Amino acid sequence: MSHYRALTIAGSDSGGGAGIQADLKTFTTLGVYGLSVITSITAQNTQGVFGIYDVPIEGVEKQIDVVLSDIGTDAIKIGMLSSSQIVQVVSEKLKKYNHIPIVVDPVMVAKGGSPLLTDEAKEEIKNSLFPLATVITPNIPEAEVLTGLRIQSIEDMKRAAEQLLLYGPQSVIIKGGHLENEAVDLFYDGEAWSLFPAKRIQTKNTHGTGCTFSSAIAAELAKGKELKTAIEIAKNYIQAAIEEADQLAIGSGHGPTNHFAYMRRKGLEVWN
Ligand SMILES: Nc1ncnc2c1ncn2[C@@H]1O[C@H](COP(=O)(O)OP(=O)(O)OP(=O)(O)O)[C@@H](O)[C@H]1O
Ligand SMILES: Cc1ncc(COP(=O)(O)O)c(N)n1
Repeated sequence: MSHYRALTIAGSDSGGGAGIQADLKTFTTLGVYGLSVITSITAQNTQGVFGIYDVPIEGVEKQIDVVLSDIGTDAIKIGMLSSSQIVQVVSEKLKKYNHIPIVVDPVMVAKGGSPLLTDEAKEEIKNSLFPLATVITPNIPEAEVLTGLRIQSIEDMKRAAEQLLLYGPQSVIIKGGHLENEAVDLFYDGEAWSLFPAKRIQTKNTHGTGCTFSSAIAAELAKGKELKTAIEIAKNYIQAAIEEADQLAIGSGHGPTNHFAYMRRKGLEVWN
């Protein structure tokens, strides 16, 4: 039997903390063979985003075609798609693959505040990409932009999730990393609500938390796990990675989370 595969369609973060690099690290740690389609190259470090260079549309299209026609994948994670043309081409290509689980992380801004997609692309994501998604994973500011609602409580998250579901995804998880107290995430599939609570960790090193969380869900779906089990594992993964983030001490700004943490908790020997 061949290995489980997961594909990330996202932007490159030269600093290695978010985007494609975070996704591939997560896939590897969770034992899944990682594939990548790069949509945009960011010149980025822990201090911020210093340049964004989109891959030409034909390049995005060609990467998807060659990877899926030869290797195939068991799950797809979608991250930064910076322009509406890129969103259009990715949605068009993926219509053929709607039997594969698709996790859509509607990445809009980097932690430091730099925009990672245009306003036009936000509409396109809602209209073309959400209807293909098994689950969408907005953070609170993203859910606010997508719904026009103000979100300050679990009740607000519930109302936003109901509205997001109307855009066509099979389910929604609103991430609570930006809430004041607990880092509680809310899942809704049109039938039942589930809360995924976690203790908030005080650290400045949270670069790439959303990318890591959504790719962990994709990795577990690739292995055939049920969606809520995949979310539970992803939540444990990101919690461990944030808890041990300060031990990495990479860069002088908002550093990355620590993927070695999950490996260590699984009994693997790692260097730090
Ligand atoms: N300080 C924290 N302590 C514990 N969990 C956190 C913290 N910050 C984020 N999380 C968790 O990490 C996951 C990602 O959430 P977050 O809201 O940070 O996503 P995001 O803003 O899209 O991330 P990013 O844009 O940095 O990639 C969620 O499960 C969230 O609850
Ligand atoms: C290429 C890329 N994709 C996604 C993010 C969001 O992650 P964060 O909000 O942690 O900066 C990023 N900064 N860069």
